[in-house]
Amino acid sequence: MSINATRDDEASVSSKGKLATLLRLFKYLLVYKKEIAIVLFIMGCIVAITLINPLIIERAIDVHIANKDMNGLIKLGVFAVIMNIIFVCMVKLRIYIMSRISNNVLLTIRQELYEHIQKLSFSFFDSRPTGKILARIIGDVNSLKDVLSNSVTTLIPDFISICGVVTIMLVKNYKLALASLISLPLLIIAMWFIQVYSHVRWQIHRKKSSNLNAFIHEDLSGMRIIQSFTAEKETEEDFDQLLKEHRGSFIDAILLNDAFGSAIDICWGLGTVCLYYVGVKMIGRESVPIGTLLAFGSYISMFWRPIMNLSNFYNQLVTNISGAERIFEILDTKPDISDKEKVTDIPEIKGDIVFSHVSFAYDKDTKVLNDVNFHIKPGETIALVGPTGAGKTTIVNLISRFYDIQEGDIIIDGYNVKDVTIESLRMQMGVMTQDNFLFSGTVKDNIRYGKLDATDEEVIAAAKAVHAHEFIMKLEKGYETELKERGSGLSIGQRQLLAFARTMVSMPKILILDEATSSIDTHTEILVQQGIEALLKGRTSFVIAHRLSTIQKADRIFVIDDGGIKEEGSALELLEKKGMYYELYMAQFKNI
Ligand SMILES: Nc1ncnc2c1ncn2[C@@H]1O[C@H](COP(=O)(O)OP(=O)(O)OP(=O)(O)O)[C@@H](O)[C@H]1O
Repeated sequence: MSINATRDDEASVSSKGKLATLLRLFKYLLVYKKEIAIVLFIMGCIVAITLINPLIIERAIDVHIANKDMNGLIKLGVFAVIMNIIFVCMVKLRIYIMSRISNNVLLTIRQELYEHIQKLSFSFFDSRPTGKILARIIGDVNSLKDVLSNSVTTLIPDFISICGVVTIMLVKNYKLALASLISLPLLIIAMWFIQVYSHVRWQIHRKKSSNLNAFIHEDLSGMRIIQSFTAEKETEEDFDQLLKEHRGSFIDAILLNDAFGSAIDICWGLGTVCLYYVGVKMIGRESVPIGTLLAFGSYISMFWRPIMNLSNFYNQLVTNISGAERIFEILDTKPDISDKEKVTDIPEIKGDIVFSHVSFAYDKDTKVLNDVNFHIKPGETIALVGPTGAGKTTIVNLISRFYDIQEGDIIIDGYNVKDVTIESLRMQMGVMTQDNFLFSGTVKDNIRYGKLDATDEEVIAAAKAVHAHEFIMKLEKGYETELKERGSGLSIGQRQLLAFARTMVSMPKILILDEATSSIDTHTEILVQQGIEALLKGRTSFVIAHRLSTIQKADRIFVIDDGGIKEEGSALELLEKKGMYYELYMAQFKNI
């Protein structure tokens, strides 16, 4: 998967065709067949009333006024008023039902998108900024709202309405009808040309919106860094640049949108001129009553108004179809890591782990691990040390199968990790990464995240085990204290202790601690070490630590460098060996 940076435009979505995208989108509406049938019935009534109105005027002029029949005129007036009251009620009801349907469809699409994104592999999230994913879930889905509701309220009724008007016009006077519709072919040609360019411009605009979104998301997340480095001016300049690109792409696209409206206005005007030109001539030569010509005046608007609606709808389609394409692109993205067919759950893990000739690269060209081999016995604590970027985190990520290896095998308790369900594997792993991400919610909710059905007692026991209980009890509402986003109201050490408790409550069979204790003060670190030691008993665990003081009790230390294990042994053995570990150790402790 290629990497897309915040300010770079995303690659164009390979479209299977606008029609295919549309059909796929409209499939979501099929769930609401009954409601749509009601809306169509209502629309039928609305169209019928609209078509009757000119006939009422024609009758009023040519029959009742011409014959001075006041009684008939009043009755016709009352009939017209009742019809139009029904009309207004029907319109309101239609809007209500349609907005319910379209909002429900948006909800379904958003849920599908969210559920699907949750299943995607790390490589998907590595490939694009979070803000761009957010843009698809929020902005692109929102953009479909009008398309969905108008597809029912505009497409079908306006099409029927046009057919109805054309039929009435042809039946009443085919010459006047043809004069009114003379400019239609011109419109069709103009629209086709405009949409080709318009679609491309709206695609570009969506990408620019996405860039802006990603930038704002990144900027807000990193606001503390921006302010502490007084980089506000630079980020403002970047923001202005992205805003300009966003505005420019919008203006480019909207200019063509306006061309749609202008094309219709011109054709409508042409049709009206032709109608009256031919009509006035015919009043003199042929017996065309004045009421009929006036009725045609109404019919011509009734013909061009739905055409206007349809072209607005078409315009909306062209504008928003790129949003639908972007949504379906994500829905069609297959997770790189997924269960093979007919895999079984891995039974309760004992913790025997084998790496056999494992090679791995994030992107094909650069191998991060090259022919790595090791065997870890159940209950062993392994420390991984080595220079930054050596591949320590990569090794532990592979154990949880966050990425698939290109060569070799990873075997846990005799099971190849590719031959068991991902869920059963990860459920038995406790991973504590460098990023102690906390969610909004109470302290208790955050700890319970490790085991969703944990009782209060289990939550407290886990917190006590990692010595988080003491500081939690000092918080305003103890375990019920609401945390701010990412736990920003807590110190870094406190956040780490909570993340520890969260990992502990899950009682993992394999524990992975990635730089887990690096931010805790020495006193807290001693407490945490004691807690961990108690909990690690009988569990296979991996500890990645730059501070070598934290891993002295590990059963074995692997020194990782240059894509492989360069040294292996207990702390004492490695010190005696006077190799890489000795050098790292001396570098850290010579200044103490
Ligand atoms: N998601 C990723 N996509 C592409 N390359 C990556 C990714 N994660 C890590 N790398 C690269 O893989 C190599 C190993 O990274 P890794 O995070 O495993 O190192 P590490 O030993 O844990 O480093 P540190 O001690 O600094 O955490 C590095 O060169 C890094 O740039």
